Amino acid sequence: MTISVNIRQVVGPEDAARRNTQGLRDGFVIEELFRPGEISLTYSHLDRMIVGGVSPVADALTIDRVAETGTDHFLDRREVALINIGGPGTVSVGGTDHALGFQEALYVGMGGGELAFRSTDPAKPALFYLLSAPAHRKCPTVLITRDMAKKVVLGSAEESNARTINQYVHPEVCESCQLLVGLTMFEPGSVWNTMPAHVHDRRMEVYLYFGMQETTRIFHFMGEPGETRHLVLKNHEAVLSPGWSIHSGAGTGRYAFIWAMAGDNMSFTDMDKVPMEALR
Ligand SMILES: O=C[C@H](O)[C@@H](O)CC(=O)C(=O)O
Ligand SMILES: [Zn+2]
Repeated sequence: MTISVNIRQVVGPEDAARRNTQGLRDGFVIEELFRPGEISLTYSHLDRMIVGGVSPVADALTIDRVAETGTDHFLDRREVALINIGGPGTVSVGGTDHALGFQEALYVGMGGGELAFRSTDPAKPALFYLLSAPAHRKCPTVLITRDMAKKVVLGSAEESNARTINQYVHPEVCESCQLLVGLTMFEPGSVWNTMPAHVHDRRMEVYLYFGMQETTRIFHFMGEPGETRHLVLKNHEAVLSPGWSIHSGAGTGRYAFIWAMAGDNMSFTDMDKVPMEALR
């Protein structure tokens, strides 16, 4: 089977606070996103975001119909963003090819048709990270290069969080219905993301950690600000963040991450900052 779909029901804050490590992982962590020759989708009931990994090797992989959406074609009522974090590859949208290099993204609007994924060189497979949310109108398909992403420089070396947020799917770069997607990169030695922490109840968020050594670990913090928990994540693991949860992490070594949101608005700066004194 080349395509698998996992359903994730919603976990509320009281339930999350009582879960042990495995229970928290079952609710929020997405493991083994990139299996060679396979498409792995997680359908989260948080804003119905679908989070996926597509790893073509010698043969093309296609997404046309996903039974769980209940539509004839995957993109009939959905939009999708794809970021390649592997070797060079091609995404064909309704028969039109788009070449995607490392850290290049493709936004595909509602009604885009069948998606076909290929690796240019099976010895250096492409790794397509996929995010899809329900859409209400058709926006144009856009290839987003690293240069096109809007850059926001944040943090400082003193606070170990000097980083650049690259906004790929953002109203100033590319139209979309719900999706906001970007990639955060760090200055050497800076390991903290998203601290001071924030919440945004009107948008869910999902992080994919990547660019890590085999033994590097992220200590990712989640939970209500007064009831935090941590998850230990390795390279290529993703974590779902409900609107009530903080989403912040520190790495034991170099890493980058892709964040993506869906929900009521697309205002990146609309977040409720959590005062340090409120964290427990
Ligand atoms: O709502 C916004 C998201 O949590 C991320 O963009 C935060 C982030 O990339 C960072 O601070 O490093
Ligand atoms: Zn956030």
